[in-house]
Amino acid sequence: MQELNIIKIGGNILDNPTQLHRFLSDFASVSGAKILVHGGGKIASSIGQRLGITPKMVEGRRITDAETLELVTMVYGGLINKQVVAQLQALGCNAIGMTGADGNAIYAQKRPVREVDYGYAGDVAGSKNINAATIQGLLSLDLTPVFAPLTHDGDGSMLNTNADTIASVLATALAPHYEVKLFYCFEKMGVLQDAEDDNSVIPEINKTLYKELKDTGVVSLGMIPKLDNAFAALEQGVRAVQIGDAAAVSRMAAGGKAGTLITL
Ligand SMILES: Nc1ncnc2c1ncn2[C@@H]1O[C@H](COP(=O)(O)OP(=O)(O)O)[C@@H](O)[C@H]1O
Ligand SMILES: CC(=O)N[C@@H](CCC(=O)OP(=O)(O)O)C(=O)O
Repeated sequence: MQELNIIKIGGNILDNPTQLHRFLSDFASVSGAKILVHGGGKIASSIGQRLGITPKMVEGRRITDAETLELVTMVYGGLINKQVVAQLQALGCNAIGMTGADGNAIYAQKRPVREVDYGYAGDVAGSKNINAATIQGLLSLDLTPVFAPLTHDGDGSMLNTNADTIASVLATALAPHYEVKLFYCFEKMGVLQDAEDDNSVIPEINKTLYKELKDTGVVSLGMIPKLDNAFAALEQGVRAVQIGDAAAVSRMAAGGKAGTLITL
C-alpha cells in the first residue's frame, strides 16, 4: 500500500512567521503523498479582538456564533490557508487549499446543544462523512491538499471544526486506501512530563499511561483532545501517530525517533 503522511500544524507555529517558514520548508521536503492540516485558533482570536469579537472557548472548543463563523471562515479558509498554499508553492510543493466544503471533502453536523450551545461548531460523525475519493483524486494528481479547520453541513452553511479532529478523521477515512501516519506538530518537543521542561519528553504513551497522566494533571488543556484524537485514529486503522516539535517534522516523517509515539 502507498504511504501517506498527514501532518497537523498548530496555532502557535502559524503565528510565528520564522517558525512557520522553517516548518513549511521541512514539510515541502517530505517525500511521497502528504496532506497538511492547519489550525489557527490563536490568529482568529487576535483578529477577532481587533474587530470587537471576544473569543469564547469552552473545553478547548470555540463558541461559534454567526459573526464568529464569518470571522473563522475568513481567517482559516482565506488568510491562513492561502498564505500557507502560496508559501508552499514558492517552495516547489504543489499545494491546493481545501475546506470540508470543497469537493464535499468533509461533511459535519452542528454540535447538539447540551449544557453548552457551541453554535456553528461541527462534529464529524465518522469516516463515512469524508469523501475519500475527492482526496485520492487530488493525491493522484501529485497535489498536496492543505486543509483549513472548516467543514460544511450539506445545507449551505460552513461549520468550524477543531483542526486536530480534522487531521484524525482524514487519517481514519484514508487508512483503508493508504498506509497512513499521522503527525501532530506544535511548539513543544512532544508530550512533556513537566510542561515547563522541554527535556522531559515522554517517549511513548499508551492508553493506560494516558489515563494516569490525565488523572495526575500531567496532560491538560489542548493536549487532552489531541490525545483523544490520536487514540481514535489508531483504533480505526491508522498505522502510527506521533506528537512532536514542528522543527522535527522531516525526521519524524522519515521514521526517526522524535517526540512522543502514541500506541494502543
Ligand atoms: N503534558 C503536556 N505536554 C505538552 N503540552 C501540554 C501538556 N499538557 C498540556 N499541554 C498544552 O497543550 C497545548 C497543545 O495543545 P493545543 O493548544 O491544542 O495545540 P496546537 O498548537 O496544536 O493547536 C500546549 O501548548 C500546552 O499548553
Ligand atoms: C470548533 C473549534 O474550536 N475550532 C477551532 C479551529 C482552529 C484550531 O483548531 O486551531 P489550533 O489547532 O491552532 O488550536 C477554533 O476555532 O479554535
